[in-house]
Amino acid sequence: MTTSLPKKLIIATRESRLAMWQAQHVQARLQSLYPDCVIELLGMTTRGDQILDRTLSKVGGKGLFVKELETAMLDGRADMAVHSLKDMPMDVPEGLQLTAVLEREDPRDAFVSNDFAALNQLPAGAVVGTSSLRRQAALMAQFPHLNIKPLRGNLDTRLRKLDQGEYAAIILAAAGLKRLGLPQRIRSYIEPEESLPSAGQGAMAIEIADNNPELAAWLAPLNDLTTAQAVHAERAVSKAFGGSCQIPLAAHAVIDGAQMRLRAFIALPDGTKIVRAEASGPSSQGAELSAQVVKQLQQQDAAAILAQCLAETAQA
Ligand SMILES: NCc1[nH]cc(CCC(=O)O)c1CC(=O)O
Repeated sequence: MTTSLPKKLIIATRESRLAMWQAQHVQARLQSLYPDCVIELLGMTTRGDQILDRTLSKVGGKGLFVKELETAMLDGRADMAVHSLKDMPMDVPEGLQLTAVLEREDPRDAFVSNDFAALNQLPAGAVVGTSSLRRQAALMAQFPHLNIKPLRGNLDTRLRKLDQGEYAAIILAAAGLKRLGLPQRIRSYIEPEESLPSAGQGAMAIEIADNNPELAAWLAPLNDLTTAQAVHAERAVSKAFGGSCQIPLAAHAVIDGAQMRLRAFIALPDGTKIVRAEASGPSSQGAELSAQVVKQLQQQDAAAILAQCLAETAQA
């Protein structure tokens, strides 16, 4: 390394408690690696945080949570942004790159309720909150008697809506609850067999300008190779189908030793059709495994499901 680290680094972040926790985590990790550098947070409100009355799939999806942060980097107001990888569009805009992917937290979905212990305890007609089409499809396929209702807002808002009695239960990512020190809100974990996680769930990524290889090298120690391999394979599957949250799509890789097992599904939002695919092999061959999974999904007419999903969102 020939260049020295800048004296100051600014991390752009959303201002939700989870986003702040994640940015502070990166700040602390960098501070201990580089004690002489001043590392500051730049909190920002994104369109995704402002629009709370419509489901994400209807207002434009993932990009809503990241655009303001990306503009800050392109304008030179921030050096990097910390994101939940799950919220990152599959195509990173021109001029930017995802650099480090941090070690993954629990990738599972969590069942959260004040009155019930698990999904299979819910009575017919019970109102379950989630705005994720993926969670909705997985739930409706197994528990068609449940009444799935939209649930938006940051984690605290969603928990408050549960506590106010609007829902019998809600489904959240376990990772967010654990990071915020709320693991006691998790009544049970929903295993991948029941609700396969979405690409990148539980992982955080750092985004920087793509003309800054020095900064990328300084951030490289934060990259967790196993997580990076898993999430790259997952995101490749998602990307092959447009990578939006307007379709119920799951892609989840588990790495054990040097072996990766990659699973995915694509579904109709009401869960009446779910096609699944799976591939296993060396974890260094993630691109090949995701190509196999994509091919298996295509052979089961994923294109027709995709077309039907997009037609439904266009109508809604
Ligand atoms: N879509 C919002 C979002 N983005 C990241 C997380 C949780 C943390 C993670 O998956 O890394 C959540 C909340 C949720 O899905 O319950």
